Amino acid sequence: MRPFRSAPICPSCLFATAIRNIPNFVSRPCAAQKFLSTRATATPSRMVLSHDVARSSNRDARDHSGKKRQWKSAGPFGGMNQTVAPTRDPTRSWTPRARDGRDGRDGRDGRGKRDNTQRKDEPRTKAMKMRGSLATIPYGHRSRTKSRMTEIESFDNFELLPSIKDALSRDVLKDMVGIRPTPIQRIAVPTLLDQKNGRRSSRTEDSKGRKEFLLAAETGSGKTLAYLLPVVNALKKAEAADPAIAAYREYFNKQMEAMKEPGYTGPREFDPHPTTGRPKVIILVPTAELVTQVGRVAKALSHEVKFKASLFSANISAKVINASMYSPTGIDLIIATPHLLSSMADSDPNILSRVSHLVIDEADSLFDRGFSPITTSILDRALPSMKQLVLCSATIPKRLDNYMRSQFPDIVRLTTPNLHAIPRRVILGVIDVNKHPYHNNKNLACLDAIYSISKEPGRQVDDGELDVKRIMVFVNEREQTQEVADYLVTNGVKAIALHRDTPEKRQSEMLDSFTAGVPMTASINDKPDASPTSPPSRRRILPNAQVIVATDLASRGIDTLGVRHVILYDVPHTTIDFIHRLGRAGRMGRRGRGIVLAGSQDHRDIIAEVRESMFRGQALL
Ligand SMILES: Nc1ncnc2c1ncn2[C@@H]1O[C@H](COP(=O)(O)OP(=O)(O)OP(=O)(O)O)[C@@H](O)[C@H]1O
Repeated sequence: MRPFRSAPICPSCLFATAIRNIPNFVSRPCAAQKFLSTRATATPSRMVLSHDVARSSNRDARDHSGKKRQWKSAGPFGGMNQTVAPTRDPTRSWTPRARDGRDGRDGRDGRGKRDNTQRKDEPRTKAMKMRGSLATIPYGHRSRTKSRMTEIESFDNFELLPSIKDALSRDVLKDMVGIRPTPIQRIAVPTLLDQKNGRRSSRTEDSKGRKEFLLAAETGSGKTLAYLLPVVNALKKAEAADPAIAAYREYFNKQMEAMKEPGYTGPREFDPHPTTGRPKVIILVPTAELVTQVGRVAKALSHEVKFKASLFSANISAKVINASMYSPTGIDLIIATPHLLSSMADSDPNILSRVSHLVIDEADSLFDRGFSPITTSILDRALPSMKQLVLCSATIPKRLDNYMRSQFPDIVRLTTPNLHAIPRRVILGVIDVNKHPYHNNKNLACLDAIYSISKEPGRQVDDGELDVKRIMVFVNEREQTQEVADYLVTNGVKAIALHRDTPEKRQSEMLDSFTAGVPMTASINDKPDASPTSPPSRRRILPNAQVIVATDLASRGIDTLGVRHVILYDVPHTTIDFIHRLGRAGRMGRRGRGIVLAGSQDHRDIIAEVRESMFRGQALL
């Protein structure tokens, strides 16, 4: 209210102030009030997490027990046509939406007493709220989700084709014993397959029979398989039922037989397959690294399940892309970056004419301002033939949530209990860069952190060998990546900057070692490779550490199973970045450690609150 005192007050404000104590009086803010109130509150970042991801916008939606949901109607006639008085149940301490925006708690118990646990929560979220970067998720929904998840114990409970189940254990999750579906897989796979124990909503299909789904779950929780398995299942089922493909198979077999005849003089080439240049499944991801990563999983499935998957990104030559798109043997599934696919669709609109399944992975990035026009243009062109649209992300910003509510009001929201929380087995430490011996030298603090990580006891290895620690360092600006990497290399650390200009070979070599879940060893005599731009190393050599310096976008979604340590060189701008950066460690229930370098300019209150939320295992706001 402070701005009102110092600013000029218009007559309407005075009027409102004088009579605001009259019960039920509602005044509309005048222009001056509106202006001052927008000035007084911090402008929220455009990357603000949604606090209501699990809530569907479908007005006919039903809750998990099948009852039609009650919707509160605002407006002058909102109270009409109600059969139950809209009074609060005094025995309930939880309300569907929080008045204070916190976890659905109204702050008082059934007898009207203030809840002490909530009072303890208050300071926890203050700085995060001031920044407007994180919000809460209804915890009531999470517990219901949990109970539904316990029904599914193994991949055998999914109504997947036997070949897909075989491929899972033989190729995709090989070398893993006793694998069980993860929470998001337990929720999403049956629902996308339209299984009986999947989540159903009364109005999930539109008039064209299209279904829309949102898969939202914490980082490293197996979202890729959660959408890939049902999509490939649908692809194979549709293929089996497609008369054009059956006719082609018959023609192909006949032609093969004819060509084996000794006196055959006819054509030696085959007619193109019905799917040539017209794939049925498209998976969009924001970066070339993710194309490779998701492509690896799809290819592993394709050997056993028999479908043709192709990868399109800037790292792959146009010749190879054209050859696989127009291969006479056809194409089933494409994993691509939006820019590349869009430019291909511009030159050949038929590419998007047969798409039945479109998956938009890292949906918050792909619907953010940079990508949004391209992503939506692909979406619009694929809509006529589309049967399933799947949006997938570990973080749902309010902007994406609002977009979904307006464009896909019937989207089925599949969320896990730990959405927007940092994996529980990740701990966060802080280094005060202001203090001795760093004196605000972040490079020195970062180097020191890497040295102390390298000294931590590692796995048992042979004589003459060292257990290698793979460390990710995150900076806020792209330009800093090379600068920090050069400093580390100069000081004897094997480091590489991950950005657009990094030589592709070096980048993929380093990424491969970070994404491998198996332990890495190095010889005691190993020396770090100097990057071409960096001066030669002149100090101690650190053979048992490998470092990638990256920004958030470069590392999004990368499955860095081998990483246990993440250094946040800069305090992330938003809690969304906190989630993605710390999410590179502690994947699939592994242990992980984050270290924040807190300088004089950084918001320590945010760091403290993130640590507190992590300690409590709660979602960030
Ligand atoms: N049921 C399972 N059991 C064990 N490991 C699994 C299972 N499902 C997937 N994985 C493995 O877990 C790792 C993480 O999976 P994935 O990359 O799909 O996570 P994600 O949820 O997409 O993460 P992010 O949000 O960071 O992109 C992968 O290496 C994958 O092979």
